[in-house]
Amino acid sequence: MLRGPLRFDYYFCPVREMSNITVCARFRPLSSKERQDHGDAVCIQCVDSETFIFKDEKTEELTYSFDRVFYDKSEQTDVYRFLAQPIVQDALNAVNGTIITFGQTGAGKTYSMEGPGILECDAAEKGLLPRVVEGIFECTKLADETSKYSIKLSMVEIYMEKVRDLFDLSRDNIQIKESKTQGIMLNGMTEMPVKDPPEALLTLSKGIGNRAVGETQMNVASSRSHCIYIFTIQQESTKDKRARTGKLNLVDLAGSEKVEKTGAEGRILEEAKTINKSLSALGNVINALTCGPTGRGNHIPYRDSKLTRILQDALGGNSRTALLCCCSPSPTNSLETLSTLRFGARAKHIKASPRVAYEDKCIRELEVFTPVKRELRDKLLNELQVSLDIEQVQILEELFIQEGILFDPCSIEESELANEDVASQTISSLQLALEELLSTIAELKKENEVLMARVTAAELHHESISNSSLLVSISCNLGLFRDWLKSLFHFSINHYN
Ligand SMILES: Nc1ncnc2c1ncn2[C@@H]1O[C@H](COP(=O)(O)OP(=O)(O)OP(=O)(O)O)[C@@H](O)[C@H]1O
Repeated sequence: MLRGPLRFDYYFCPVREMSNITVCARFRPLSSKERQDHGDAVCIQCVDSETFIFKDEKTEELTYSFDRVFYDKSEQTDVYRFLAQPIVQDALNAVNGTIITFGQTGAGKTYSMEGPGILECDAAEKGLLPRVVEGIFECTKLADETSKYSIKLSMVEIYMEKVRDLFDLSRDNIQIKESKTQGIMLNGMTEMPVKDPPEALLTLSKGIGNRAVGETQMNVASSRSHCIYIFTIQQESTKDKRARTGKLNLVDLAGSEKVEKTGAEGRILEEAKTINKSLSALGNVINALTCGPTGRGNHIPYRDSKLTRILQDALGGNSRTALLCCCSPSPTNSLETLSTLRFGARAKHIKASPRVAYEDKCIRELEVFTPVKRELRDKLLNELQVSLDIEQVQILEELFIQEGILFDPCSIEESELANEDVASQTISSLQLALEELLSTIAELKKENEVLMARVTAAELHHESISNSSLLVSISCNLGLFRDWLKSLFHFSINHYN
């Protein structure tokens, strides 16, 4: 018997009007080091629960407003109720959700996400993760009798641009796939079924124990990876046998850091560079989503890093998303705080319109498998089955697919996606090249103006002329390059979409 590809049909149904993602800021209490440096001084002044004023030595007063601001006395439960609880409730109704903590190293991301420890800690200090676990199981208890829930947990980290399964360290390079129906998926990651909160927390604590953590000057237990906790919540209706699945991702990002300030060197320095690179890719995606032209022509560089690729659904629309910008209130870290606040303010403009995915379970073959090829494949394999046992036939089938003798319907999608990856990365590098050329031309223009002003001296006159002609030639080439780039860009976008 051949493998019949299991296929789910999905019906997407929009659940709400386009809304912006929820963005909150959180200021942790001053650390003892910050008190040593600047006493009780802080660079923020509370206006109300949504607005505050930022002020440091170098900048004018800046007023920031977010959906909610949590100051140093805020409780963990306040953060959960405002930021996470509505997303948990939606996830139980099959609406995907993502909660992200973002900010400088040592700003309180892991504290907000986990609390001081997920297994044992003061009830008031419990972080989002244990509260989300409790919230999910509470909601399943309250659901009506016709709904049956099953919960699975996964945990991965992105360490040095590789996705590692924190429940199975042998899977240290998980591939990211995109399915037209299910969106972004992590291929072969472990999914642990859990039946109650104690079991879920124990499972999560094992994964947390496997995370890459190191000591920096800013934080004794600094996360050196981006960590993603994934809750897959499947709801089956006993009435009409329909199944719906909601995915809830909790993302504890590694902290951005200025390497000269954190004293990073060796491995810690390499980690910091990779972390900063992926965070700047995240910034570029948010810029493209919020500043670029709308419509198909706008290239969003999701494929420039593993982080942005995994967060593609969360940022690109099909998820209810909340971002917690964690900050230090101290003047010691005012530059980093300002950059976190700017990031949050930009992310606030991202629009989201999550959908519910209904699955009608049915098994059928994919249309892409043409009838002639299917017939040929069936004939060959049926003949083999007469003389071989079923396992050997399956092995042969795998081998034929690998050798390109048989035709794997899934591989079409895979190769299309690989092409899209290349196209997307090419567009990103061309855009970068164009920006660099534009900045070179601006510099040359400036230089030329200076030379023109000093044109009275004969030798300078000569220098200016040669610079002018260089400029003319670069401008000319740039014009051609731009036209070529434009057509390539439009070709890629059309092909890619
Ligand atoms: N709201 C808070 N209340 C009390 N202590 C806090 C709070 N936020 C953070 N802290 C403390 O500050 C320190 C650094 O916090 P945390 O480890 O959460 O930072 P981080 O942003 O996750 O850093 P990294 O990116 O380096 O992992 C910890 O000792 C933590 O307990």
